[in-house]
Amino acid sequence: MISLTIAGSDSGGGAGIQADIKTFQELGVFGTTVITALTDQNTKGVHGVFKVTPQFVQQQLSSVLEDFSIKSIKTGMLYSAEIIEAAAAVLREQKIPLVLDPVMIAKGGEKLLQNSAVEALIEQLLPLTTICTPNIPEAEVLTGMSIKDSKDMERAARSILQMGSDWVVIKGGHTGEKDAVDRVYGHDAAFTMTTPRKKTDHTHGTGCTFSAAITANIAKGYTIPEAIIEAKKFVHLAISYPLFIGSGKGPTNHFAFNQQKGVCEVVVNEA
Ligand SMILES: Nc1ncnc2c1ncn2[C@@H]1O[C@H](COP(=O)(O)OP(=O)(O)OP(=O)(O)O)[C@@H](O)[C@H]1O
Ligand SMILES: Cc1ncc(CO)c(N)n1
Repeated sequence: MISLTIAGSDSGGGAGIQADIKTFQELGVFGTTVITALTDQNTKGVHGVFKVTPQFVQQQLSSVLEDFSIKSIKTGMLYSAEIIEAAAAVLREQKIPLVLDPVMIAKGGEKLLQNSAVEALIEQLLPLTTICTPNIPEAEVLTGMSIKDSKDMERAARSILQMGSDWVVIKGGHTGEKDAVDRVYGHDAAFTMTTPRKKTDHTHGTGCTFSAAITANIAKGYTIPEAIIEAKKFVHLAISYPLFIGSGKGPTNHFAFNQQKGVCEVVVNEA
């Protein structure tokens, strides 16, 4: 099984390309990568961004796709409209399932997607997307809606389905709720996934890890709902057993899922 991530490098190893290939590896999937930007980053923040040219992003993508039988693709930090256009031009010619993690802002507040790139993301990538995984601020930017409660989350998800994604997961990492509740919507399905919210500062790269686990699970042949629920277990265990490295907001623990033999209770309810 081979998957591909199109994303930015996190020199600190907790998010971006590094989180993705660690997650793929832990789930038994061979990871290939198309790097869109290098970030000078650690647990204290993003200190610089060095972008790759759109043409070189396209070259990497073409090289990977012409040689490997890629079973699933995810996108993370895409940075600019030009990079999105270059990637979309190649992806449009494929029918490989695509997980779009609409990464916009790092936890420290630094921009990982230029404002001018949001329209390209919506127009060029969402119509090609199998599963879009926004957190609440990202869902607000994609839809122009303000999200305050679960009704707003459903409305925003339905709007993103209309933009062309087959499934939408609105992640609950940023709500004030007692539990970490993610809401999943397809055209004919809706369910919630709940785990207890952990009191921890070690949440750097949670979104990347979650979307990478979905991508790996799709490569392994899981159905879309199974791939999403199993990914929630992966990220919950990664948050539950922190590594305590770095002096800022530490990374999640990509070893935890296998160390705990995947044992994690996720409560799934119809929405
Ligand atoms: N403190 C927590 N305890 C348990 N689960 C959490 C916690 N924080 C986030 N999660 C879960 O982690 C996953 C990722 O959600 P989150 O909203 O944090 O993504 P994100 O903001 O895109 O992350 P990042 O941008 O840092 O990569 C979701 O399944 C969410 O419910
Ligand atoms: C490279 C990169 N991608 C995504 C994120 C979001 O967690 C980050 N901090 N850095």
